[in-house]
Amino acid sequence: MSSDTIIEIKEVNRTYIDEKDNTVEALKDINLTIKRGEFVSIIGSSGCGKTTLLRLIAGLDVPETGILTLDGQEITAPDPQRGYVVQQGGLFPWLTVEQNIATGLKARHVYRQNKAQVAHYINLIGLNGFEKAYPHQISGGMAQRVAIARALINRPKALLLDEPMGALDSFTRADIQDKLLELRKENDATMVLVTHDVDEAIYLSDRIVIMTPRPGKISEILSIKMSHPRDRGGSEFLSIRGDILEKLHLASARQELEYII
Ligand SMILES: Nc1ncnc2c1ncn2[C@@H]1O[C@H](COP(=O)(O)OP(=O)(O)OP(=O)(O)O)[C@@H](O)[C@H]1O
Repeated sequence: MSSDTIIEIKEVNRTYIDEKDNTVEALKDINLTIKRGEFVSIIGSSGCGKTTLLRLIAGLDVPETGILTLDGQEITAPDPQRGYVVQQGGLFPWLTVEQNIATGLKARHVYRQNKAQVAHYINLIGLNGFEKAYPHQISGGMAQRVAIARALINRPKALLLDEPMGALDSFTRADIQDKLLELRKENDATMVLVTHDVDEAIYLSDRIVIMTPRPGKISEILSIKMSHPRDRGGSEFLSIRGDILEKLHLASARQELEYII
């Protein structure tokens, strides 16, 4: 393993049995190496195994065969080294913004010596003045920023994001996307994002992993070389978008054909 590598996924397979007793190959022969500090997005149609893959990296599930490692150590259970943020961030409704962010530290019993970090992260996500607000008193976009800060306060080696902007309007989405890029610089964290949004993937990523379903496989990995900030309306951006949409379309057409045959 090169010292550049942080996450290694080797020959990973995961099947489920559905409610009709059919075997679902959620992930088949997945191989992926993620570099330290890299921003990788995973895209693909519904059911292609994106969340299954992210949950395996988080340690919330284990593969049937194959192995996943973080810095050479096998991933077998959740760990604050791998922060995990989901679509509806799962804030504790009975805790304020600052208390929610502090839970990351409290869970590791390091709150007292790191108390000042809470204010630092509130500042970083731009929620000064909302420290004492409860989740029902802030917007969905603010709540997602709190969820991201709660994961980042543990200074995770990797931040795993399962459609954290999925339920937000496009304006708030764009705002959080920029925040993520800032936080990435500040924290040096590797980020792995599951998204349905091709533009979001191009705007943020160093590489985009395209997956196809039945069985869930990696069909292609694209490197995005554009410098930041990326112009969403620029010709290079639009050309990459066209290319990805065509690949997704082709992948799903091929898969439908295999299904019929
Ligand atoms: N716990 C489970 N039990 C049975 N089948 C499951 C389970 N979890 C996932 N699956 C199946 O595995 C496949 C991959 O699911 P997964 O949620 O990883 O896909 P996804 O790409 O994240 O989908 P979406 O974009 O809709 O969230 C799907 O066919 C799904 O129905």
